[in-house]
Amino acid sequence: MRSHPPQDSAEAAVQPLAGVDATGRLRAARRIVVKIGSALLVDDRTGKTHRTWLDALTDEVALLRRRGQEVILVSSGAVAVGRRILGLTDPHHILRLEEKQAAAATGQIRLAHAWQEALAHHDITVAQVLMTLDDSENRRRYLNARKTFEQLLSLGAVPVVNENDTVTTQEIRFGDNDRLAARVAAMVSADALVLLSDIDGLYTANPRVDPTARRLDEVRAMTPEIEAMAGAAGSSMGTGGMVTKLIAARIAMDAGCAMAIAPGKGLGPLGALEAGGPCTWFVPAQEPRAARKRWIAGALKPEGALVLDAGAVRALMDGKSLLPAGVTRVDGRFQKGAAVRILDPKGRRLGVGLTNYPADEAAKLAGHRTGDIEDVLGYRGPDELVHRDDLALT
Ligand SMILES: Nc1ncnc2c1ncn2[C@@H]1O[C@H](COP(=O)(O)OP(=O)(O)O)[C@@H](O)[C@H]1O
Ligand SMILES: N[C@@H](CCC(=O)OP(=O)(O)O)C(=O)O
Repeated sequence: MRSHPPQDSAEAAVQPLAGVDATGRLRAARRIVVKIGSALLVDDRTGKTHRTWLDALTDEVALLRRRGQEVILVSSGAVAVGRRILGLTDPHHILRLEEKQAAAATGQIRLAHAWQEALAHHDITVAQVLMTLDDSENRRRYLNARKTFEQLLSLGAVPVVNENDTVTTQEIRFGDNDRLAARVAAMVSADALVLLSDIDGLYTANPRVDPTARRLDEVRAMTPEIEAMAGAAGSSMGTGGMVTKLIAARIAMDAGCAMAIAPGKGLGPLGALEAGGPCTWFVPAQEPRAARKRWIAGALKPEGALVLDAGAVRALMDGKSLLPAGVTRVDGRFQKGAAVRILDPKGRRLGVGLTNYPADEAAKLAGHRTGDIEDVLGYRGPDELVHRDDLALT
């Protein structure tokens, strides 16, 4: 999947973030997810987006892109914009779920338009991605969403993500975009996630309640002591407070992604972060690629096996993807996206990989050249049976 040339060159230029100091982290990241809370983007009184702020942020996004960095935006604000338009204006009225969903449906279209307009000044194409919790938990949908993000980024677009509020129900909705942003960051193996907030980081206690609370510059492990510091949201528009930000931090760190909670209110918040402004960085022990391989090797139960010929074994050892031509046998019943054991010609285990094809199609493709895929299956699927990013060799 990581075949896009600009990305490969960016890849070569960056170093693992764990060893980089705080001021260098954003600059060193090749793929960055930035989450923008409603309170930053939407005026509490008018329900309109803050135009100057949005323009300043998109200037920064354009700068990151010029440097060869890839950016995904996770933008809240649909409910805050939409409730005004629908006349649900009483700030003390707590919206019922269906009112929120109606507000989101109305606001999302304006929100997407605001991003589109602001990024168009830099000739950047915007792509709207609306997701549910399901999409990040069901393996097949997860892999499909991951591929869509890869495709959008490789074509130079900036995905603008929000929860698909109109179809989610109370039980299954993320309900806060902190976690959604972390799931997206993990899904695309981002190196950095920035949560732009109304607060400049994690404090030892909620600073709005405890004036002696002190901000932490860096967190390297999510301990019970750290988790105990989190309190509820401080603003009327914010939904998550620090609790959801720490859940997000755990998801990001497990995926090898560094996460910052940084103040977003001023103009140019990403530049301020890069210049060493106040924030809290959550630093993972390993980089995204290693974290993903550990997840594939350890967390998933293989549902079948692919037996390779000697040439394919050599190709995998050289870090290449597994093409159908190198497969001599397919065992088991599995779906697209399943984990399968990768075996050498003598049946010895080489590792585990996520397959791009279900068992019946993989069996039909075994031994065929990539150019034959369309003739064999009747549609044009991926060239690789297992992509190298989805292979964990032992
Ligand atoms: N330990 C803590 N450190 C910092 N802020 C905290 C803490 N506990 C609770 N909070 C509250 O969380 C708020 C940030 O959450 P929220 O308003 O949901 O943010 P946003 O809308 O910017 O995503 C802060 O303004 C603060 O009132
Ligand atoms: N999906 C919702 C956002 C929910 C949310 O997380 O809001 P916030 O705490 O302001 O980031 C919306 O667009 O209104």
